[in-house]
Amino acid sequence: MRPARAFAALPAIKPSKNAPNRFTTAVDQGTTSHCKGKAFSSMSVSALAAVPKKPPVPTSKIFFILHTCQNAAFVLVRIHSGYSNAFGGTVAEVALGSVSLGGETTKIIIPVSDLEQVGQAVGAGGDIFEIRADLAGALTSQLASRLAPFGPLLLTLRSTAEGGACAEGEYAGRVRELLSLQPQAIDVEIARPEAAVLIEAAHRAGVVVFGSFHSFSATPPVDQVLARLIRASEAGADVCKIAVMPQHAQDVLTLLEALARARQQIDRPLIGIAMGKLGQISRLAGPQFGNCATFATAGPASAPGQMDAVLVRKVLGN
Ligand SMILES: O=C1C[C@@](O)(C(=O)O)C[C@@H](O)[C@@H]1O
Repeated sequence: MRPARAFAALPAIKPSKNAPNRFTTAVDQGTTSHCKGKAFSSMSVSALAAVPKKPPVPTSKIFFILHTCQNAAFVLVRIHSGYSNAFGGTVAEVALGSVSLGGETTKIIIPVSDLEQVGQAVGAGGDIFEIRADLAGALTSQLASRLAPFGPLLLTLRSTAEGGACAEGEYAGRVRELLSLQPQAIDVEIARPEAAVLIEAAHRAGVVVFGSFHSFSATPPVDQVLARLIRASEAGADVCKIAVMPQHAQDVLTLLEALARARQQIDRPLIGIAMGKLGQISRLAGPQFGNCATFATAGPASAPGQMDAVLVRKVLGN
């Protein structure tokens, strides 16, 4: 069993060691001036003066050549730095107590919805425990106090519209109640009209927000998956999450492609899941594809395709 962790009160968002795009900018600038230097040194005044019989090269032509050289080098370096940056956008790490999301390892989140599951979840060594409040109902606060000594808590209320058991009209009020349990993190469904006020309320309470989207019927096209993650980040979510249901292998690739592209555009930790057996590979994709965490089971699964937490940890090598 992994050692128990203290229950830290407030989460904090740590600035990244590497600021976004700084690498690209530095390389671009470096090469641009390198190109400029080379061009000027190969065009000395004496060299031009050594051919007096030819008509002098017009200044505008010289500038045109210099400009072309500079642009060509600039484009080459953009291509080169694109390779270097593949899957390598930088992320501002988010701390849930002592657990940091967005670094080099994918953290394991174990969903729990009844008291019997507590021992299993702790024994399996989850990094974070998710209490599915829509399934746990009145047991939620008891579960929170039992699990709190063993790791940070993510409280989630999944609405019926997104595959859970919480009635639409109760969603906002119950999310506010969950905040009073002082978890490290809370899930907010970004598609809900109350999302903005709930995110603000969570931040005021010092709680990290997982902004989420779920589709249990299909996988939207790449651009739409990407747009949803961007929308979560623009809405102020600290961690942006999407779970889709693949119908065939291409849908799993769609999810992974969107995730890899999101990694280039969003400077926050991401979670992308293709649910069901078909999508299981996405749950093991790890930080290389931008996944900061994966949901895995100790006892009953909270969504199709979740795998055993101990097995997942072995595969991820955490
Ligand atoms: O958002 C998610 C992801 C999830 O749906 C999954 O597919 O593992 C499981 C849910 O409990 C959790 O809230």
